[in-house]
Amino acid sequence: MTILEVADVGRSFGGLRAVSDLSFTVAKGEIKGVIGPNGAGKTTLFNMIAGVTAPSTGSIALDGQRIEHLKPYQRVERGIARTFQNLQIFKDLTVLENVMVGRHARTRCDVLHAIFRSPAARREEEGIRDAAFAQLDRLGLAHRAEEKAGSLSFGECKILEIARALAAEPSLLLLDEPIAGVPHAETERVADTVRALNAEGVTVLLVEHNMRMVMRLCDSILVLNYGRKIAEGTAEAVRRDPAVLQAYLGEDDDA
Ligand SMILES: Nc1ncnc2c1ncn2[C@@H]1O[C@H](COP(=O)(O)OP(=O)(O)OP(=O)(O)O)[C@@H](O)[C@H]1O
Repeated sequence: MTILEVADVGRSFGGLRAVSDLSFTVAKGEIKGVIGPNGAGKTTLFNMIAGVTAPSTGSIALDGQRIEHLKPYQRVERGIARTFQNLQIFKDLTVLENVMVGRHARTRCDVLHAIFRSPAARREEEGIRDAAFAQLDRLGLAHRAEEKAGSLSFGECKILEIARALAAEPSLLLLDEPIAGVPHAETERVADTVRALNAEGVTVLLVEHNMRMVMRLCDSILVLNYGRKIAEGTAEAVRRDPAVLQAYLGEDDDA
């Protein structure tokens, strides 16, 4: 079953075609990776799925419903949550509060309720706290909940970002370079986190430069170059694809 369908999507910036005529699907329950050399269009694609960048052409559907016209928060409501390439952690807030920020995407009370601390708002706040704590527990960070996020290691910050995205209860989780910058000693922990979530039924679409990790983690891989799809398939198939080998000639693999 398809959860995400990207059909003939393109995006230009001035005269530059960052993504061209791109079509692919993400199946429910899979971990799909997007790779490609620098400037291949990976971030632009991610931003179009998350709603930060509008496609110039084509359509994007989640569970069969077109979403390319929706704002980012509306896509979160529909079930898409994301992490960012550069950490978006509030270091002076606690670990728990960082996750609560993500949970607010799913709440009902408006600002007036929150300001006047109405019973409904208080009940909701408790619900947010409990739900956020549950996500930390799920990812093995519950024991750090009350510490300042600034005290976490880099790998733990990456996991915290994933917890925050999960707080919105997504059906599709977009991970923008979840391993990038993580010290070697912590990469397995982050990868195990992604595997465990996927085993619980979360579909994952990730962009990642660490080729070895992509190959080990993903059920299928989409390869972009100059904004176009040059290959798609299992790690085994993609690894041997002549077009992929050609695209990566001279590229540094930081795996
Ligand atoms: N806002 C923008 N304005 C102009 N050009 C842009 C913009 N965003 C991306 N581009 C260009 O579009 C192309 C694709 O960029 P994109 O960032 O999507 O690639 P990428 O595969 O994510 O690269 P990297 O691996 O280096 O992050 C590049 O040539 C880039 O310079």
